[in-house]
Amino acid sequence: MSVFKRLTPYMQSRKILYPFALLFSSLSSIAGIAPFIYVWLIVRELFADTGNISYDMVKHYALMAVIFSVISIVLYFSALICSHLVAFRIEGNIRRITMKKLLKLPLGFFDKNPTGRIRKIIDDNAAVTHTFMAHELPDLAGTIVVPIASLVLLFIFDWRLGIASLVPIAYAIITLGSKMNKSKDFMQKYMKSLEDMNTEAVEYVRGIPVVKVFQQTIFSFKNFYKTIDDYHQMVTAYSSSWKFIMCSYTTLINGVALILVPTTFLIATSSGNIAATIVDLMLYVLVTPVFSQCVMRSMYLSQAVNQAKLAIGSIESLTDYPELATPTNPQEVKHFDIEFKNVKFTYPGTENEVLHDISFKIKEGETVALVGTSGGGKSTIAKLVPRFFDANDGEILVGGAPIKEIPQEVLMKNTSFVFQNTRLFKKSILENVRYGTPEASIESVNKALDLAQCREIIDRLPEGINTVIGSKGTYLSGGEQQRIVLARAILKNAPIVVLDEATAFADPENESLIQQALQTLSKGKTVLMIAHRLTSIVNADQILVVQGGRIMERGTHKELVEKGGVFAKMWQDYQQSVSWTIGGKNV
Ligand SMILES: Nc1ncnc2c1ncn2[C@@H]1O[C@H](COP(=O)(O)OP(=O)(O)OP(=O)(O)O)[C@@H](O)[C@H]1O
Repeated sequence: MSVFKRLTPYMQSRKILYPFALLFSSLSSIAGIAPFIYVWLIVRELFADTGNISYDMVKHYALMAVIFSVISIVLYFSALICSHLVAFRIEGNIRRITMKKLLKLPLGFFDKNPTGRIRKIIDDNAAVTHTFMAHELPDLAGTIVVPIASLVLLFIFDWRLGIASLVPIAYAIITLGSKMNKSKDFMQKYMKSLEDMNTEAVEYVRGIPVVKVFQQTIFSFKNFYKTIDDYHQMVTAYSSSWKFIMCSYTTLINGVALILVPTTFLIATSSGNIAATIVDLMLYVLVTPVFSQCVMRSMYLSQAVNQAKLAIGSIESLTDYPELATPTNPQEVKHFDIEFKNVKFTYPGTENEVLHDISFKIKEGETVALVGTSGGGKSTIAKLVPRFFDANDGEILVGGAPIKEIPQEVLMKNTSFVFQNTRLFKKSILENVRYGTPEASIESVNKALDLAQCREIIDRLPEGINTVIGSKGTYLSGGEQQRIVLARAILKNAPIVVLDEATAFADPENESLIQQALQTLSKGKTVLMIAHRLTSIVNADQILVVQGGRIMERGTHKELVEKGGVFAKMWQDYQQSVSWTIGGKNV
């Protein structure tokens, strides 16, 4: 489908303006040729061998040249106004529609697509479509109309000079056209290469502290270096392949007189009318460059069309991304048990199943802890409860209802999540804590902050709970941020709590405060938690040992230790690690 057609739905009522933009642009281009003809008429009047120069005619031609120039400019501005009105509507709609879509996408989409990438998809591509629709497409109309008009003109006066003036253009069409055809996929490779370089650049900046700490050199970033090198190689090879074609074409275009002058000489000597033929030559010298430039521009425009195609393709990859299935038979949540029944799961776009036949049940008010080796599938299990993704097979039930049949807002209202990468907004602490519960009173926010052991953080901040995080040098440590996030969850007071590595950032002092906050948050709730510090789950109602996407063991802490299996070994290792000493001191 053409880019234009794919962009039409974003134009809405302004669609009607676009034909006008094309019409005005074409008329402007035609009017733009007229001044050249009038200049040529002036030359003819002055130099033709009639012996009778009419200065009134010269003035008239000059005036007409000015009038047509003004008409051309006015028409071009009108075309730009129309195309801009359409382009702004498209750009605005792309941003609006994609933003709306983001709200409907499964949370798992954001796991795979970091904010920088999403911003690039929306911002950069919306800007590309704007430039294309506002500037490049109207110009395309001109670049089609002008060559046709000039061609007619060039052949009307003298077909022999017409043919001579077309030599460079014919060369351009044949060589540039076939070259463009061959390099069709270059733009795609170019954009991909830019994207790779951007991604690696972000990794590079992120990794600088690690490089410094381990005293590595910049060459540690082989991938970044490689993407720059690949980009360099590709662009250099591409530019070099154009060298000969562009040099010869530019020489021919600028040296069109080298072809026209001998042709004129031949015509003049055979016709005997030297003065008239030389005056005709002037028209060709004036009009041929206009024609050639248009052909040249249309070549560049084909690249713009490719770029616009890629931009709209990238936007469509977002707008077409499958949304979470909405309930076909919405069900109420009657209680807050969570149950996994033979759940299997493979991440979208991958082939390896990461969860195989997972089944367990958490009764309302109980705590189930997930432990196990890294990469075993604990976070994936936790992410399926709030529907970051939907299971491929099996069923997940909350309060007896399949989660796919629970309206998303009901599921969200009844569940709090504290994940390891939960972010705080660059807003005041009050707004951050009140985020999920905007109607909460300041008193209840303060109470939640107290319960989450945040009072000493608030007391130290210049404007208390109204302090904007990240402003005026107000930065919070990872553990402190975790406590604010916990205050948000405590205030929300949802009956189901999902915790993933809630103490991952914490130092010992923060950890004990976080543990107290967690106890408050979990009291009386149905809790699914992942904790790497095994002491924090000693009292869990059930511990599931997850390895290789399967539940290897299950039971209470006491049962599992007595069983002497995987968990007992983990517990033993954990206890040893916490009792390590250096020089007789506990660490
Ligand atoms: N977004 C993703 N896309 C594809 N595969 C993923 C994604 N996230 C995780 N995985 C894969 O799924 C498997 C389980 O990962 P998961 O994060 O659930 O393990 P985990 O037990 O929580 O590990 P850790 O304790 O290190 O956080 C791993 O093999 C991981 O590589």
